[in-house]
Amino acid sequence: MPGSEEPERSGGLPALAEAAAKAHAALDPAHWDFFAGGAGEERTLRANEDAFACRRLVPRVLREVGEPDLAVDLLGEPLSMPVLIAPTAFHRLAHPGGEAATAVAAAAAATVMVVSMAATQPVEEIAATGAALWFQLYPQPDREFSDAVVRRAEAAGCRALVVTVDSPVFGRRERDRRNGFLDLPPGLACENMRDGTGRVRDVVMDPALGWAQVDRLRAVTGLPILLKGVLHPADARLAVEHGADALIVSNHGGRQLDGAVSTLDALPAVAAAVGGRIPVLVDGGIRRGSDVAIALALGASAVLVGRPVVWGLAAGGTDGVRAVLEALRADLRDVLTLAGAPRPGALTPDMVA
Ligand SMILES: Cc1cc2nc3c(=O)[nH]c(=O)nc-3n(C[C@H](O)[C@H](O)[C@H](O)COP(=O)(O)O)c2cc1C
Ligand SMILES: CCCCCCCCCCC(=O)C(=O)O
Repeated sequence: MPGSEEPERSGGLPALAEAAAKAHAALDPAHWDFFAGGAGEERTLRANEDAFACRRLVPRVLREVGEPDLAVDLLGEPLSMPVLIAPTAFHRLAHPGGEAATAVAAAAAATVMVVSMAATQPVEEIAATGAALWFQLYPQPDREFSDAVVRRAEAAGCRALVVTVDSPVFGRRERDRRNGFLDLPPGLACENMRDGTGRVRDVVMDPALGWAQVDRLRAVTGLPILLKGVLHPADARLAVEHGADALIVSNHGGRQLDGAVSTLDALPAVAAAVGGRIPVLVDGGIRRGSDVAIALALGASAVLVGRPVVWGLAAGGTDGVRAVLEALRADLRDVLTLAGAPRPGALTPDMVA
C-alpha cells in the first residue's frame, strides 16, 4: 500500500514528529513515499537515525555556560546556528509555495538553504526571497549544459556550489517502483533544467563522473565547492587534494546505496582524514538537538536536515519550515547548556560515548 508506513520511525522532536504526521495526512501517498523513502530495503535509511540513538553525550559541568551562542561561520557565511537545509527535490510537490516558501523560512532562521538542481522553481525566483542560497549540482554528461546551470546559479546569487558525488546512477527506490512514480505531475518541472530553447531536460546521473569533473568545475566557477556524499576517508583526502572547500558526509538520506554505512559512523574517520584542513558537514537522520550536538562533537562543523524540512513545508509552507528549524534551534540550545558547551566548537569527541 503506498504511503501506508508510519510517518517516521521516531519522528524526533515533537514538533518534527507533528510536522511529519501532518505531511503524511496532507500528501498524496505516492508523493509521501517519494519523500520519505529510501533505496532497497531502506537499511541505510534506518541506520542513519539508529546511529544517533546509539550514542550518548557525556556532559561537562560547572562551565559557566550561561546562554550558549549557537552562531557559526561557514565558508564566509555567518549562520545563526550550525543547521542548514539540505537539498531536496520537488518542493512544489509538497506545497504550492515550493522552494521559495522554504527559502523564506531559511532567511527568517538566518541559515543557508541548499537549492536542489531538481527544484521546481527557477533559482532566480528562489533567490528573490533574499535567502542565503547554495546550489546543488548533479554534474550532467552534457558538460556545456552543466556549466551553464552553474553559471546561472552563480548569477542568481548562490554563494557556494554543492556537487553531489554519491549518485553515479539513481538509487533503486522500491516504493517509487511500486507506486509507478516515475515523473512529476503535469504543471511541475525541474525549472533549472531548461535549456536555451526552453525545453526542460531530464536530470541525468552520470556513471562516468570522476575527479576530473571536480577539477573542471574549479575552472567554471569561483564559488566555494563542497562535495556531498563522501563516506570513505580516502575520498576525503582526495577531495582536499583536489581543492574542495568543504565536504558533506552523506549517504543521500539512504536513497542511493542501500547497505551504505550510516553517516554518523562514517564521520569520525572522515574528520580525522581531513584533519581540520576544510570544514566537514554531515547529514542523515538528524532529528533533535542532541543529534546535532553529537555530530558536532564527532567532527562536524555543521549539519544539514532533509526530510524534516519537507515535512514542515508540506504541513504548513513557510511557517511549517520555520517551526521545524526553530524547534531544532531551541532543543540545541538546551542540549548545549546541559552538556556544558557554551558554543558549538566547545563540543569535543570525548563528550560522546
Ligand atoms: C525527498 C528528497 C529529495 C532529495 N533530493 C536531493 C537532491 O536533489 N540532491 C541531493 O544532493 N540530495 C537530495 N536528497 C538528499 C538530501 O540532500 C540529504 O542528503 C538527506 O535528505 C539527509 O537525510 P535526512 O532526510 O534524514 O535529513 C534528497 C532527499 C530527500 C529525502
Ligand atoms: C521520480 C522522478 C525521478 C526523476 C529524477 C530527477 C532527479 C531528482 C533527484 C532527487 C534526489 O536526489 C532524490 O534523492 O530523490
